[in-house]
Amino acid sequence: MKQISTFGSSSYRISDLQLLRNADDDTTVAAILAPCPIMQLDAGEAVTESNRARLYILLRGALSVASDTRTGMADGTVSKILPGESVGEQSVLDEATNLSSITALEDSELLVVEADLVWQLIDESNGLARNLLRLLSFRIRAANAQLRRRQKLGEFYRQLSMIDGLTGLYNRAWLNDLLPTMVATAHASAAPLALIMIDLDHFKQFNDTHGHLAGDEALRVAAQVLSGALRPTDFAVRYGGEEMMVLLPDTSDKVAASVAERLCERMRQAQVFSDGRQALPHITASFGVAVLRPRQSEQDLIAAADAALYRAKEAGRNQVAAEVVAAPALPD
Ligand SMILES: Nc1nc2c(ncn2[C@@H]2O[C@H](COP(=O)(O)OP(=O)(O)OP(=O)(O)O)[C@@H](O)[C@H]2O)c(=O)[nH]1
Repeated sequence: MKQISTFGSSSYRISDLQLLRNADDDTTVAAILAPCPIMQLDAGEAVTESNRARLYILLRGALSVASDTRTGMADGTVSKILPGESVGEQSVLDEATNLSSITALEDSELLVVEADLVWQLIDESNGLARNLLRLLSFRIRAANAQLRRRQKLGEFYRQLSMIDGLTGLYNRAWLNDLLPTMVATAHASAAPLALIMIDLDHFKQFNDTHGHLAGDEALRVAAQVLSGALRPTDFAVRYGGEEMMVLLPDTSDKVAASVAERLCERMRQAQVFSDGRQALPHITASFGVAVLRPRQSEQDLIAAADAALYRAKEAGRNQVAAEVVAAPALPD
């Protein structure tokens, strides 16, 4: 980067500089800018001392500005600066280090204005102050829009990470995230929360007989049975392997048991490969139903549904069992 002239001795005009367009008093502004150096940069060359709080106004060529490279927070955002546009206003106003790296994209000429001269220009020219405010407001809006886009993208990936890839049901991460809140809400509102634990029957044998891919298809079919039979306020989760779970907010034990019976019946009727390929034997599942009791934690609720599921398996599978609630002790 080498100095080739000053603004005063060059053929550039105030009207070439975006920030100074419509400056009220061109002669005063021109006098302040006159000694400012014009530097030449070859394509690919970086601005030296670009960390200093200075204003750089591009007169010819093109620059790339990579943000936040000095903090290690660079997120890959690179802006292209065209003739008339400037870089470094914010560091001048903050009296802070410029955090961006500035590089010439092609052979370029650059007007360098030191911070004290920028302040002098602001004092002398309302037009410049207005332009500066407009520019900063534009940059804030652009930064906010980018932030919103990133937040949306982040939320999208967060949601995606909570879905089981095979079945499309919510996964364990979702459960760990949401069940404590659902339990706390149910306790706070004294509304019942029911949980049905579901486990496919003899699934190892199904896999061994028909192959793992058929097993995967059976899991998908089972998941469709669950999600197709629930209210929009209910949630179906793949708890792990061939174990699934349904959460029913605002649902009593009686209603939860009848939902489980309905799911059990539909599971019996579901066909694996109903699309013309050879249909496989029907799958069945066992169901354990539990309802959140006062002062129970989410682990207690899962354990209660698990115990009921175990009893359904013990009783011969392909059926529903509800938790056994101890009767309150009779007074002496
Ligand atoms: N195809 C497939 N199989 C799975 C998947 N996850 C778990 N399994 C299989 O599910 C089977 C579960 O077997 P077990 O826990 O012995 O239970 P089961 O054979 O269903 O017997 P019961 O539950 O007692 O009726 C294992 O063979 C696992 O390999 C999966 O994502 N795809």
